[in-house]
Amino acid sequence: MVTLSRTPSHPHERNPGTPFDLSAVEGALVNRSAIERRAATLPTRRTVKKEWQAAWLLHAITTIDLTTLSGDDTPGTVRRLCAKARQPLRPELMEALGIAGRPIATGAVCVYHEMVPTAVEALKGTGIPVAAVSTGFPAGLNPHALKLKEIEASVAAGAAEIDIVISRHHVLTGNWKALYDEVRDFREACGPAHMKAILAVGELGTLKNVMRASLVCMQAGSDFIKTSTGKESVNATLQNSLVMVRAIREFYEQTGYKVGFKPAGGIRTAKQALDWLILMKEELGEEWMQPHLFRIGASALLNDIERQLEHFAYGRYASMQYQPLG
Ligand SMILES: O=C[C@H](O)COP(=O)(O)O
Repeated sequence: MVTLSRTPSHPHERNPGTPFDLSAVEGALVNRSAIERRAATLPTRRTVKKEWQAAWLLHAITTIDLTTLSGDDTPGTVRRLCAKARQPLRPELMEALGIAGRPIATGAVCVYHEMVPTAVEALKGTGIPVAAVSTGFPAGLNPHALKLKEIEASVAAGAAEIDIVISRHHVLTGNWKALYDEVRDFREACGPAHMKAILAVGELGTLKNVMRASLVCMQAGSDFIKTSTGKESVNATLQNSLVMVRAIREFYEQTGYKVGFKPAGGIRTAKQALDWLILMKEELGEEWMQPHLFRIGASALLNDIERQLEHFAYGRYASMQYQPLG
């Protein structure tokens, strides 16, 4: 597992007086049909089979922000999730895969603020960070001052990563400066915690808006940009992800700073996890496949990865009694 450490190299921290570069945002363009074509062919760019597939799936586990964001979450369900994060695969399966004793854990556990202390306690000593969704997740329509307090409370409770949601209306009205100011305030409130900015791409209207919002959030100091809350009707797709990783590449070329990427929402199958790993490898290179720069936000993905690894190890799927519920 990787504990993200903040470096002071983000342009926003090196030069706190750096003005907001509106022209870089407004000048950003998206060629929609080229994005559609590329996204459609990405899954076929590489064949990841057998041992390679098993190795990629084991790697995918280390990038999962294992998530529960339900109204009926209880300390009990959060503790069970944390146990799964600490030991994502059954010992017999690890043995059958020839990796008995190898440390493997998910990238983080992601919960609502209320569940942060439970998760922090359950993960004590493991190095697995707790991520808290914040700022009026999922709609992001709470008063600004309350959002800042919510971030501060989660950091004080031990969350090392904060997943903020942006105000979609700033994007839909083209008020880029307001978005920049909002995200900068969030970044400041996060203090030592890593900040992931959730764009809720399914509510931004156009891919051009997705590109522009990505650039604004990165200028304002986001450590990661994340597609979705998982609650919108359209969540992570290869198309909107491609636009975001290209924004990350552009920002890196301009500033030398590496911002991470987190697709989230609706990623439930091992095959999808492989598609997103291929996207990262093809567009940004191997370093961006690592958990310090890549996370998959998912509540159910781990179940299918385990299932596929069982098939690899035993040549058949495990009987239902061994399948995790839910
Ligand atoms: O941030 C993570 C998402 O809320 C998870 O969405 P999901 O339940 O569709 O996997």
